[in-house]
Amino acid sequence: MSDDTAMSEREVMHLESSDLERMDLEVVDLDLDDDSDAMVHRVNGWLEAVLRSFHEKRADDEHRAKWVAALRADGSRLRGVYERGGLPFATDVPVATFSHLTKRLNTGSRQLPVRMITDVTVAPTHRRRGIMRRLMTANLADAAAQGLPLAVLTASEGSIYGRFGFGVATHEDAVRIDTTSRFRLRERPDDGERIVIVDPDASDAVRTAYERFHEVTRGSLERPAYYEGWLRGYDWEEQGEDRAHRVAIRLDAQGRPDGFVAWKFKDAGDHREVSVGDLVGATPPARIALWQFVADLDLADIAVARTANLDPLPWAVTDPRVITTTGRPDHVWVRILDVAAALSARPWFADDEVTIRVRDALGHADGTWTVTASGGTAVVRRSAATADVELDVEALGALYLGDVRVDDLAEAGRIVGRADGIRRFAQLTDGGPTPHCATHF
Ligand SMILES: CC(=O)SCCNC(=O)CCNC(=O)[C@H](O)C(C)(C)COP(=O)(O)OP(=O)(O)OC[C@H]1O[C@@H](n2cnc3c(N)ncnc32)[C@H](O)[C@@H]1OP(=O)(O)O
Repeated sequence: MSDDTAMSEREVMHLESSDLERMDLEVVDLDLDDDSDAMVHRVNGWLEAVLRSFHEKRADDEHRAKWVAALRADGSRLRGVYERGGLPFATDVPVATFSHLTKRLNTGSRQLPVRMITDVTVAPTHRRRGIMRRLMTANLADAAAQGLPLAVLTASEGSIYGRFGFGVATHEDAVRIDTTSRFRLRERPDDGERIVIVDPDASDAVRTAYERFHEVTRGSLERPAYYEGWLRGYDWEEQGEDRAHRVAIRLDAQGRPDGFVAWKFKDAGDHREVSVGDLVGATPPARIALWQFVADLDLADIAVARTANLDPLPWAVTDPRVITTTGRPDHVWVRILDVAAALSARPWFADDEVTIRVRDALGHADGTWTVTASGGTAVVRRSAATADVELDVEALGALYLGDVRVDDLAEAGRIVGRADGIRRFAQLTDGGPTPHCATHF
C-alpha cells in the first residue's frame, strides 16, 4: 500500500463500525457453527435478506438447511448489518448482507487463492447511505491483510463496482442455437469419445470433468459447494427438486470424464427449446461433441445458453448462422489487491522490463511497479523509476486475465503513456488464450 493514500485495516474497520453506530446500526459476523437459537435466527434472517433483495421467494426449512450446509462446506464468512435492538420493528432480518469465501483462480499460469465476494445487499429502506461502501472497503482491507492478492465478484449492475477498483476480466456468450437439421458439423470429433446420459447424482464424474476444465482454463474459478446440489437437480431459485433437469457426461478415449452438459426441455409455445444450464468441456473436441449432443436431442428446435466458452463451435459448423449471439455479458470482475503477488502469478508474453504507475483510490495497489519479464514469468517490484505507462487499478484488473488488449484500453483513454511505452506494455501483457469462467456466484 502507498503510505500516503491507504488506511490501515484497523482504521477502516473502526470507521465502518463507528459510522454505522451513528446510524443506529450494528455489524455482526455470523458464526455458522453456532447452533444457539439466537444465531440460527440471525442466519435465517440473513438468508431472508438476501432472497428478498434478489426478488426470490422466502426460504422453507429444507432450503435453509441446504443453503447453510453449502455455506459451511465453503467456509463462507457472513456479515450482517442490523438495526439496534431498541428500535421499533427492529428484526433479525439485517438491513445489509455481505459474504465472502476463498477459492482458486486459474490465472493462465498458476492457481491463485482469491477472495470471492457475494451476496452483497442493502435493504431499500437503507440504500444510498454508504452502507455497502463501508462493507466493501472493510472487506477489501481484510482480504489484503489476509494476504490475498486479488478479489473477484460478479455484478448485478455494471456501474457499481468500478469505483472500488474491480475491472471486467471475463465475458460470457448468450446464444441461441438452431438445432434443427441446419445444425451440421464440418467434421464430427473422432477422438474415441463417448457421451453417456447419467443420473443427476453422478456427481463424481461431473466433478472430475469440471476439475479438468478448471486446471487448463485461464480465468476459471473453483466452484462453490452449491453447484453440487444444482447438478443433482436441486433448483435453488424454485427451492425444490427440478425433475426436468438432465445430465450427460463425455468420456475421453481412456474413459475419463472430460466434459458434461446439464439441460432441461422447455415448451416455449411457438418453438421447442432446450435450455442448457451448464456445458463444460476440458478440450475443444469435448465442447464440440457436447454441442452436437445438444443438437441431437429430438423434439427440440432451439438451444439457449449462457456459456463460458463457445469456442470453437462457430468455426466447426457448416453454417455459422445457426448460432445467434444474443449478448456478451460481463462475468468475472477482478480487483487487484497486491500488485507484486498478482502480476507475478500471471503469464507474460515478451522478455522486457516495463514500469507502470497504478492509481488506486483505496490504496492497496497504488504506486509504481516494475515488471521484469523473461521466459513467460515476471518479477514485479515497487520502483522509483519513471513509469512507461499509467493506468488505474480497475483497468489493471480488466487486463489481468487477458480478456482485453492494452491497445483497446489505451484507445479508450484508460492507459496513458508515450506510444513506445504502450507498445512495449502491450507486447509484454497481451497474448495467451481468452479467459473463460464457468462459475456463477
Ligand atoms: C457482488 C454482488 O453481490 S452483486 C449484487 C449487488 N446487490 C444487488 O444488486 C441487490 C439490490 N441492490 C442493493 O442491495 C443495493 O442497492 C446495493 C448493494 C447495490 C448498493 O448498496 P448501497 O448501500 O445503497 O450502496 P452505497 O450507498 O454504499 O453506494 C456506494 C457507491 O455505489 C454507488 N451505487 C450503489 N448502488 C448503485 C447502483 N445500483 N448503480 C450505480 N451505482 C450505485 C453509489 O452511488 C455510491 O457511489 P459513491 O460512493 O461513489 O458516491
